[in-house]
Amino acid sequence: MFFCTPFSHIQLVVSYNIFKNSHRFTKMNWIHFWSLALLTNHVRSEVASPSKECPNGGKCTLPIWCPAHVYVKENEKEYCTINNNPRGICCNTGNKFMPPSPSSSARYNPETLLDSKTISAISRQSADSLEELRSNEHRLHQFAVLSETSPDFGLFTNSRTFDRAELAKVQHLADRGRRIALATNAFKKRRSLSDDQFDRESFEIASTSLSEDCLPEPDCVEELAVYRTPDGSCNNQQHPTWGQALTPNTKLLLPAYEDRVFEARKFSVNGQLLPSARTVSSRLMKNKDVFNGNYTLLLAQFGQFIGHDVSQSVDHSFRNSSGISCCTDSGDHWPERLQHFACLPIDVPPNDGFYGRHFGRRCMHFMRSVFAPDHDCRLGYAKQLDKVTHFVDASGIYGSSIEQQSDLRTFENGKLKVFHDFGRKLLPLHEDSGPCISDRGGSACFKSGDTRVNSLITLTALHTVFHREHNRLAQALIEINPHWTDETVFQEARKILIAELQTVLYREFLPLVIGLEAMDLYGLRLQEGPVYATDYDPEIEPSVASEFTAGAFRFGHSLIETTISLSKGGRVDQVLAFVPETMNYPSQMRRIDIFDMILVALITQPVQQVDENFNENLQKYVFRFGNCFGVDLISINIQRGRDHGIQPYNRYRELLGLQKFTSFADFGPKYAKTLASIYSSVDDVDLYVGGLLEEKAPGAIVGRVFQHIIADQFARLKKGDRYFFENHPSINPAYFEPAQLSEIRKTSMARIICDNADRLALGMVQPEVFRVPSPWNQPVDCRSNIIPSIDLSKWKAIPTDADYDEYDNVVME
Ligand code: HEM
Ligand SMILES: [Ca+2]
Repeated sequence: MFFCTPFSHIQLVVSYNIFKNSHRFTKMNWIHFWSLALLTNHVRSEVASPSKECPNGGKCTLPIWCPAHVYVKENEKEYCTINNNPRGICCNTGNKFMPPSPSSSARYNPETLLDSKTISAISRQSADSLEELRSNEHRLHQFAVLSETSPDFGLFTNSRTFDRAELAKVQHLADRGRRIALATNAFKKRRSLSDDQFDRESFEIASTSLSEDCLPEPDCVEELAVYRTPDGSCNNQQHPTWGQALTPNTKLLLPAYEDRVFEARKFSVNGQLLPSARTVSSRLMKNKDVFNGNYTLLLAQFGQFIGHDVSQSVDHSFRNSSGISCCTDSGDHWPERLQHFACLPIDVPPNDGFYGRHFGRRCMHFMRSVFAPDHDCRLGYAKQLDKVTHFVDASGIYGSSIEQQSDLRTFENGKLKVFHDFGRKLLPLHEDSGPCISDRGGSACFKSGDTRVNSLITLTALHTVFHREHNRLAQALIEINPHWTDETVFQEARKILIAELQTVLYREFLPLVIGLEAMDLYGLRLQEGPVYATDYDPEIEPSVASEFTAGAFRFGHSLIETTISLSKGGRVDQVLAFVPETMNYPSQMRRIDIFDMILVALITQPVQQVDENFNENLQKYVFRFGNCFGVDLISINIQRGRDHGIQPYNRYRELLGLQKFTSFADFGPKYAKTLASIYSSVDDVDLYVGGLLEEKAPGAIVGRVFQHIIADQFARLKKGDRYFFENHPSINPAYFEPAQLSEIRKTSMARIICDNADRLALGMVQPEVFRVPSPWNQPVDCRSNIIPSIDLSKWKAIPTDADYDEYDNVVME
């Protein structure tokens, strides 16, 4: 027990937790734009003919796939119908989100102005600027190192790279991204480009010396492309870096960077400073637990697992991997000259009810995400690096590089390494305790495909489920095909596991989050039986958007209940305050019955509503571990949005073809007054904030704006993934046979949990595990066949080339 004096009520909170614990266009450029426009072709064919839909030409697309329309005057927009939904827009505008210029003579075309003199000048300037930043960083290394016992270090751990070689790779790419951003800035200044000119134009650098900083092209070897590559490269044959690990997040709208190039959003549309992210969080968000009685905590846990599969932003760090502190130890701002260039600390007002008044803090640590060079070799605004493969490919289990994958494999019988803990198979242990807090005996620190595996014990449990599922599949496959090599077993088991994950995501999880209407509007439903899908489109850019990962998909933080009741034989055995007491401290996984008990809690405890109410722990104690206070995750989310240059909420209403809000009252009477006292304009409200306050869309647990951003993302991740499990053999080299497809479609999260639990404290599950048990969803015995299993005998022997011809005869819908 520790004391957080002199603040007695805090002490109460702390001891309460312990008590509980002790019981137990470019840039989403025109290619992207047209690709998305093309994507809707098949949707369109189901509705009226194109000419009827868009009399003046153009394609009828969902508004989010036609970002340029936000620049078209309202009375000039043409709306059309998609899938019987009057939400479509006739799209005939293109480059860089912008409508075509009224006359070509008015066009400013600086591309031709990129002469060698300009190039060498901006190249030198950016190299010098980076050098200066580096030497400044070097100086800070003397004193601005994050203390390893601070909550801020816990936050840093979430994005940290532990492997030295990998760190060098990340830093190398981050440097390239930064140099291009600096060169862009230098160019914009040198040419005195207005913001509009900058936004409209495209500055090719492929044939210049600056191209050294462009994204390296992967080496795609067709023979090796039978299965997905570990890093997601070569998925798209024309654009082999699309979706690859260590490539940038895309943007749905031109970013709201203060300088249009890379500076975080800082000012209101009225020119004043935006309210501090902490002010927004503390004044608007409430510590209240409002439950959604229909869905289980697994919805949140699976959501986080998927979020991690597709995205991991990386905070800047020192070269040697230690963390950079953006506030002094006592919680003040550094004087400007001592602040790291990538620090974006959050102001804590003196009257802040928690951090301010009780702990005297005025500064909340926040480090910006590193940039990555873009796919197209051009000058342009900065995009943030995504460290993992963008595709939904179980990278959380297998890693996002060949090195990581090899490190996780046994190379025997296709299995992944495990840690045998007195007869129970857990995730393998990490070589050192780096990613974990390990100041107690019996501690454990696990290794998986994702470095965040230890961050939350329920997440560790879900990783363990899928990890065991891989080995279960591998075991079954080798029994059916004893002659298969380790490599074949590994790849086939991985392929099945990814298919299962995609099935659970698109069939069970997404409909509950975004509702069936959006599933249909975006063509997200899976096929049934032995039928192949037909919607792969190589022009679709799958990359994860900043708006998704630093905004909409963090809706999950509002779902979280931070205490879980562990029951045995129907009785509560222990109450686990899993946030923040088990963050980066997963040692309890070693308790014999805890894995099952966590799974039971996940499939029985309800989630909370997505709204302005957050569990208190998430706003005060994240990564606290032994400290009196932790991180406010909500402030961090808001600041992350500004860091990534995400536009304010209202711009996304516009993008989606919804009415823009004209006053705070449009958010509803409940929020209008508070919002007006925080923001100076309705056009300033951050995407994350507006999205949470929104009225829920019919059948969805999120509002319209989040619903569309999430639907768009999963549509692009499905239709832009050549290896998506249900793609036809003519598209997908790792296709399934029709009979295998039918089996895959029997997948359920319930069966996956049943098959991989220890079956010590879990013997029954309800068929729909994302919904709470009910008379219509009654728990059944895992041993019964009520919850179907996949018949792996359909995997006997690999199909040969001769079999291939047969697929042409398979009926395609
Ligand atoms: C108690 C549970 C959770 C905790 C403590 C937690 C904590 C965090 C933290 C510390 C970050 C990094 C924040 C930053 O530096 O910007 C983060 C990012 C994120 N979280 Fe959560 N999270 C939780 C649950 C969830 C859930 C349920 C979801 C979704 C359903 C989710 C989705 C995300 C996403 C998409 C990101 C961004 C990842 C990236 O691109 O780097 N999280 N979370
Ligand atoms: Ca992935």
